[in-house]
Amino acid sequence: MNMMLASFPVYPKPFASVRAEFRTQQSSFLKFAPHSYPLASKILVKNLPYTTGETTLQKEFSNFGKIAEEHFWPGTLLCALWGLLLKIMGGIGKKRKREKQRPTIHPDNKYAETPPDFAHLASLYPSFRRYVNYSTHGGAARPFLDWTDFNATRELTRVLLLHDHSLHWQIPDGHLCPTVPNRSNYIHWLNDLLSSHIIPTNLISSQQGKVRGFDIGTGANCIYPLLGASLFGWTFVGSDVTDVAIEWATRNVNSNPHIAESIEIRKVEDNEKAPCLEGFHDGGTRIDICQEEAGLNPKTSCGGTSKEMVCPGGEKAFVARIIEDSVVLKHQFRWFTSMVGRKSSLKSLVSKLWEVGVTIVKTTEFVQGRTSRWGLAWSFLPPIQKPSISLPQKNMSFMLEGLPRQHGAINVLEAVKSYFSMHGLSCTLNTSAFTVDVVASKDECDSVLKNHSPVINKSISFQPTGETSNGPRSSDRWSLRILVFQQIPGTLLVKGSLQDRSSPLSGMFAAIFQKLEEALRHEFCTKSA
Ligand SMILES: C[S@@+](CC[C@H](N)C(=O)[O-])C[C@H]1O[C@@H](n2cnc3c(N)ncnc32)[C@H](O)[C@@H]1O
Repeated sequence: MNMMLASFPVYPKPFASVRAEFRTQQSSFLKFAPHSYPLASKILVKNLPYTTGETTLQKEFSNFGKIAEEHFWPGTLLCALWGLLLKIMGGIGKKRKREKQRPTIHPDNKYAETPPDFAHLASLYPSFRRYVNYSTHGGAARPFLDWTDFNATRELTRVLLLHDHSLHWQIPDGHLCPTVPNRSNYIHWLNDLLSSHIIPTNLISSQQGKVRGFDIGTGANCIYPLLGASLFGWTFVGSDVTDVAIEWATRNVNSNPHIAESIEIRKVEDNEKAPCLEGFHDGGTRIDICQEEAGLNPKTSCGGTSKEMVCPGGEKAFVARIIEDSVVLKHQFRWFTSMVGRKSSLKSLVSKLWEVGVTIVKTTEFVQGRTSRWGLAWSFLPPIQKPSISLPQKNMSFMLEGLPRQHGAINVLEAVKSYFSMHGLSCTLNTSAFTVDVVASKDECDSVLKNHSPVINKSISFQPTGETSNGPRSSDRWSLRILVFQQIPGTLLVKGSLQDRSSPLSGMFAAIFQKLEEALRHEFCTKSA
């Protein structure tokens, strides 16, 4: 293990801002999982449809996961009775459909088929017995836990780790208590990414077949190294900034001699003042974030100190810093991963990733109960050419709402044309088809992406249908069609379609389309507000 570490650079300073680091050696793999969650790569979902078939116990168990996740990442119309009823029924129908379609647990997860049997665990572990209650609802006595009791959830995690994984584990009062099924899901997802060989294993020099993970922000619970080492035999460095996390993580490692050699716990400096990236600041103060993301839900029972739960700048800033760090370490790791609590953050982060030059981005959704979280994985290494996996998104869209009536689709199309023309891109406006066709070279795309000020230059005059402005066309050009539709007065849909997804520049599409969205919102929505 020391030899492996020696092959790593000394971490540059920004790395201290990273919370959870993960590296494999078979390839290189990074994981940032401040608070992770079940998920399955989209590819795997395709191959292996997950089934749920929930029993009462499973429901309760998934509720446990939900409570845990909520703890970290936070989120009228008067109508006729008949309409309301239809709505409710529609909602139920949709929910059922959603429940059926959405994957809930990784198929390799120990609890995929059989949820924990509380009664059985209570019979085996007297310390757990006191937390198991029985409801006589519907005849048979059903065991259940009081999820609002921290001691009960902590004891459940303890006995599950012991019973199902032969792991001895403990955490101090009030510290974040992980749920075993959802942390296992994350670990299985990491394993899926590694086994998929999307990024070839020979691109990172390593000891053959060995996986080395860096868990940034391993916490007192040290859950990822413990599970990764025991389930897959991976080796880890688990880092943290607090003394208490280091002390308890070390204790948890040493309590498990069979894997203790595989895990090194390392204290790192807290680089709390690391600046948030421009455009990724949530605009909140530290206090806002405390309230937002660590605000304690009285229903929760999974503990968590402010050090464990709070990141200045919110999750977008946190993951954006990780992305910056990953640029520095791009050739040392096969994969970088992180958990994202909000879909809106995911969108910006994916754009950010393409901007910094990643070669692949994988996202996936983790569903537990009614809560969704997203897994984000990226790499800078060349992926094996599998177009169906690595091609970027072809279509993107957004709505412009609340526009004054005098601003119709043509005005927005003109603004689109002005925006791209301003950066030297070649644009063709077709007023009868309500489209602007845009063609760009790499330099022109870079010019769009580097422009921080979302201002549309009105001095560029409107050109009639079919007329093309600007620019030589090079062979590595990228082309995009923008369509604008009026939905209702004051609301326009702007849609972007990538014309050739195999172009080497097509990875920039998402980032450029997002820049356009910012510019149009700035031009039309702030003025109308
Ligand atoms: C939410 S806890 C996660 C614990 C565990 N990984 C889990 O999923 O349950 C986040 C941990 O990250 C640590 N942390 C915060 N900033 C860090 C940094 N810059 N580098 C390493 N660890 C950090 C905190 O002290 C805390 O223990």
